[in-house]
Amino acid sequence: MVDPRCRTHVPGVILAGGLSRRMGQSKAATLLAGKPMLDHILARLLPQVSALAINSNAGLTHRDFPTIADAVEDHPGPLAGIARATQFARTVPDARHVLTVPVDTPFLPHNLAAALLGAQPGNDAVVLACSNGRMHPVIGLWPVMLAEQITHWLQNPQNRKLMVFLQTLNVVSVDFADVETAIGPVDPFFNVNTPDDLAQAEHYLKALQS
Ligand SMILES: Nc1nc2c(ncn2[C@@H]2O[C@H](COP(=O)(O)OP(=O)(O)OP(=O)(O)O)[C@@H](O)[C@H]2O)c(=O)[nH]1
Repeated sequence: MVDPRCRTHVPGVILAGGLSRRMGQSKAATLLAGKPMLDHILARLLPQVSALAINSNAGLTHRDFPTIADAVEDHPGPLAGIARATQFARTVPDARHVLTVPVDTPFLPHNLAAALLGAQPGNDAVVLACSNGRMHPVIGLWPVMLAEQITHWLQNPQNRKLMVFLQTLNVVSVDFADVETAIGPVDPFFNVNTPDDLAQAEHYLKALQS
């Protein structure tokens, strides 16, 4: 049985390195129930990880956590953030994997890290979260030993699609159930990309709290 609020030995990185074009403003700074979305993710993730960093390319800084920018300059996509996450994890003693989560999924499970680790990944396996039959390629455990491989892969501008890279790896997935709320089930990886999604998330948050 997994402790629902379990701190693990895995470091985590919040991926906030995208352009937030559909939101029209930084998703990290976008207010959800009066609080920046970054704070919602921090509140969910921090109790689960051994160390934490924020991947951002917008000059974001944080009082308590290091911020790390992509090594590649032209916003090649989330794989660049995952590359930085594996590099960050190499600075954490004994880390074999790093957990990545996007800044726009405010209902992340409290047992995300523990449940992914429950798949007992070897040093070479990627463990991705799955809900409602959909795999979430930016929510998962990445082996630290992939750092060089990802960096090398990104050097070729044709090679930037995360899904294509994943096809070259040993990938395991872990299913997560919907969260039951007063208004019905909510996907724990509900993604806030647009102002409409934000309104929906406000609605879900109220239902979760009621
Ligand atoms: N480091 C890094 N992360 C990225 C990049 N593009 C997207 N991401 C991250 O990947 C996750 C999924 O990104 P999307 O929602 O597809 O893209 P986005 O830039 O956030 O939003 P849109 O511009 O509206 O597509 C988010 O956590 C983003 O911050 C990038 O070029 N570099």
